[in-house]
Amino acid sequence: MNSQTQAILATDKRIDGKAISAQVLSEVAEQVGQLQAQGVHPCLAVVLVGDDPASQVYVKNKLLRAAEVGILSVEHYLPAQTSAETLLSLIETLNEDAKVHGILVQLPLPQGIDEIQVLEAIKPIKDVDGFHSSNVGGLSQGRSVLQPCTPSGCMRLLNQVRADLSGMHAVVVGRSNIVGKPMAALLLQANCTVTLVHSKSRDIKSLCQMADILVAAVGRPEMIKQDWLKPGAIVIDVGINRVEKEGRSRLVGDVDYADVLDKVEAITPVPGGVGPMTIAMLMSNTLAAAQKQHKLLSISAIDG
Ligand SMILES: Nc1nc2c(c(=O)[nH]1)N[C@@H](CN(C=O)c1ccc(C(=O)N[C@@H](CCC(=O)O)C(=O)O)cc1)CN2
Repeated sequence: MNSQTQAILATDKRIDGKAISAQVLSEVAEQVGQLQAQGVHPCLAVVLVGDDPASQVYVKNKLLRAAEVGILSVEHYLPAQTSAETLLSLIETLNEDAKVHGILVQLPLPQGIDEIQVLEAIKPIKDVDGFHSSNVGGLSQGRSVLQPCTPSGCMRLLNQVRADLSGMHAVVVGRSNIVGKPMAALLLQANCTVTLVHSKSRDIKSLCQMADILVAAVGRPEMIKQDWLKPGAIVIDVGINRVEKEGRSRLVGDVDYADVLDKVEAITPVPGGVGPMTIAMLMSNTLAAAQKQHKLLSISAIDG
């Protein structure tokens, strides 16, 4: 196979998260315009505690995307020494501010602040990350709630490859609250047979070999190799790992992209796969939150 053919094949198999996220953002921008015409200006509050450099980049990108689609934003930067009480009191103020439709607290929080307590303080209707237990529970019951952005972005990417995932065996590697567990719930809702694999699972490689769909979210650079996969598997790589290679720092996923490419039907690259979808789905959730809050206000106005 010459390098040109290889490049064409690679393009065919690559699930282009950048392009698909641009599509999502353009749909969001159009609907934001419709809401603005009704006098509603969707607004996202972003809270960043501490000075983690990666979090600063993610927050900056979230604010940029919001501006691009016409979503207003308010930023709250708090020092790493901020007490839980101060953070909770800020969330309470944002909960009560009718002009704010979505609240996002960037994770991870500095050590010493109880993440769950903070996430539970956000009003579920403004919880655009979908991390509140009421939204988590609703998701597992198949109710229409705000869903975590990375897993819902992965579903959008999967649906780009197959509109109907019914009956497919999906293996999710990693059981975090923000990716693995909600991902499993969404795949189940799409009628997949779901296996959730974690650090205590036995013979992880054999479990992965059964996957029609493999979602890797473990944070282990290039752990998944060609011999872990069934031929024709669809691979979604959530891992974002910075590694030193040949004297240069670069990002790689949990899947060894070059190694598995020949064997898969489709695969997300890192970077440019799941990452951009996370931010696009955040914009989509902020729009949905604003639409719902506007609808509830209109109903309560009618009811007097
Ligand atoms: N409150 C939240 N905190 C965190 C979330 C989240 O969804 N909500 N997810 C991650 C970080 N994250 C968004 O916050 C995020 C991570 C990565 C990307 C991204 O676009 N990655 C690029 C590569 C970026 C790079 O060069 O470093 C890619 O994969 O192409 C977007 C958002 C944890 N915290």
